[in-house]
Amino acid sequence: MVNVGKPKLVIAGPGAGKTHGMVDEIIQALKLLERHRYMIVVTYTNSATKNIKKRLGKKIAIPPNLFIGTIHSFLNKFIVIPYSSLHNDDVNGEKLFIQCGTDDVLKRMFDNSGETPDYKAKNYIKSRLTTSLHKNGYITYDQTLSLAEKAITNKRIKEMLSNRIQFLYVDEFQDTGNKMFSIIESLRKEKKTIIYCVGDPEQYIQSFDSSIKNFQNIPILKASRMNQYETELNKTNRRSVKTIVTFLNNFSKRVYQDNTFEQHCHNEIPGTPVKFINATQNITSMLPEFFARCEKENIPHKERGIIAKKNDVVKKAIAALNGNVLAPDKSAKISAVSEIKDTLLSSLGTNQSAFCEAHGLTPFDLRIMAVQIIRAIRSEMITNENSFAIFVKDTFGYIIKNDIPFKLENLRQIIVSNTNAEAIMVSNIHRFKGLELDAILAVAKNEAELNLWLETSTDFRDAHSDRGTSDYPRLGYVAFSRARKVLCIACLESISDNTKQKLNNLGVEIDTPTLQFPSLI
Ligand SMILES: Nc1ncnc2c1ncn2[C@@H]1O[C@H](COP(=O)(O)OP(=O)(O)OP(=O)(O)O)[C@@H](O)[C@H]1O
Repeated sequence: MVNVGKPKLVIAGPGAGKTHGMVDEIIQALKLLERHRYMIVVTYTNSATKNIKKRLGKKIAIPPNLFIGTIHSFLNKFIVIPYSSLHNDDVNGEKLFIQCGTDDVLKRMFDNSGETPDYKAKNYIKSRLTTSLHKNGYITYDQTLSLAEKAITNKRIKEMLSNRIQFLYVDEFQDTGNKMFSIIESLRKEKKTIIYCVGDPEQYIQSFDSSIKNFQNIPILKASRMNQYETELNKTNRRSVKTIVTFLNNFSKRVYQDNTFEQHCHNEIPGTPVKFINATQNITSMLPEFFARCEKENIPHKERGIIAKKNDVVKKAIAALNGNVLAPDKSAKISAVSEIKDTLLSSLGTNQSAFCEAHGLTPFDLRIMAVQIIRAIRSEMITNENSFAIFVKDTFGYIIKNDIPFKLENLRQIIVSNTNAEAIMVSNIHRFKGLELDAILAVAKNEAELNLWLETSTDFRDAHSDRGTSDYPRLGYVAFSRARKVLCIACLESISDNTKQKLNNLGVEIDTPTLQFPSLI
């Protein structure tokens, strides 16, 4: 085994084609992958995992020693399961993974007992609880990271792991916390693993992990300052037109080892100016202007999106569009039939295979039932949870046992959005991360939020961590950078002259009053 070079750290802004570039790197590197070693691709969400698998699957046959998964699935498979009990009698050999945090388990304990112990007592109980869970083999979500980090401090484990992993790719590296970073660092120091990390610090919108007190200390920025990493800046934006790229550059000018980050527009399309829609009563009043811009650019409804930080603003947008909306990761692809089928099964307290076996039915019969239910919802024979239960009993002869775990209104919306071609995307900013649309309307809840989004000073943006509320200026950047052709901004509160001036300075077009006195000069 030869020593490997420095890890590569690619810092790239929105629309740079980070995932695209990483997939190309992976395909090249696969030619060098030894059969007895692994290539690991770590992502932060299941949808990112699916996306990479899909892109790779189109180009190559995925070999068995290529692992693509979330950080937790990687750590569980490669460290927690094989190694966390080695040299550690306190962790049971058999592992049972619980999809919740230790604090959730603790909360439930206290809620049930009706007591609220003080901070010290709580921490003591937490550490006892964690020990007891580990002894019984239970691993909570947060413990995956802690156990993996602890295991890898052992020299022998570190060696075994680095012998096993030939390549490590980390997507969305800005979301890597200190624990995962210390694992990456251990692998780097062993010099047997080729490491490639890619991310955009300006798109860091997670809550601060308690060990990161200052934005400058997020691992991606720490690594960019370390000589041990070869940092490369990718300054291309392949997504957005020039006006939007120029606007975005107001917020992302960070200096990396004497190199200032500033994107250039790859497609060279000039585009229309970013627009502030000066309507504050409600979202309905913002729509005509936004839609007029979209019409002018021939942007179809499915390429239009409204995004906001707060879910109550998202709800207002859904109401303004009469529920005729698509959600980013799910509803666009949600099949109404599958949703109804799942709802029926869960309200009968069963699952597909048990249900089909018990009633001598095939999955196809179940689909037919779902279609009948959809028709009944459309014809308003089913209007609420009660009429749902009555319909199921009268039509199929099944008695709903459980409290029905759904809101019929949600199902109705899914059915409507599946049939209506005019639906547009509505989402909160977190869910829309990594996605793009031709036209975006970003709505701030109030002037303070808008001002945060428009803040251009890097020092202020970095200092504003606001752990309690996670109201980061960077949320605005993530929202603005989703747009390909049209970007509109609005605020649900009227804005002061100062804020108008700020928008003006950023080159944003603002409505001028329609009635103006002619100039006397
Ligand atoms: N090499 C390429 N050639 C052509 N198109 C590309 C290339 N790389 C990316 N694109 C296109 O550019 C757009 C942005 O790419 P992508 O979404 O991968 O960027 P990203 O860096 O992951 O952005 P973000 O951080 O904002 O999520 C997409 O429409 C993608 O298809």
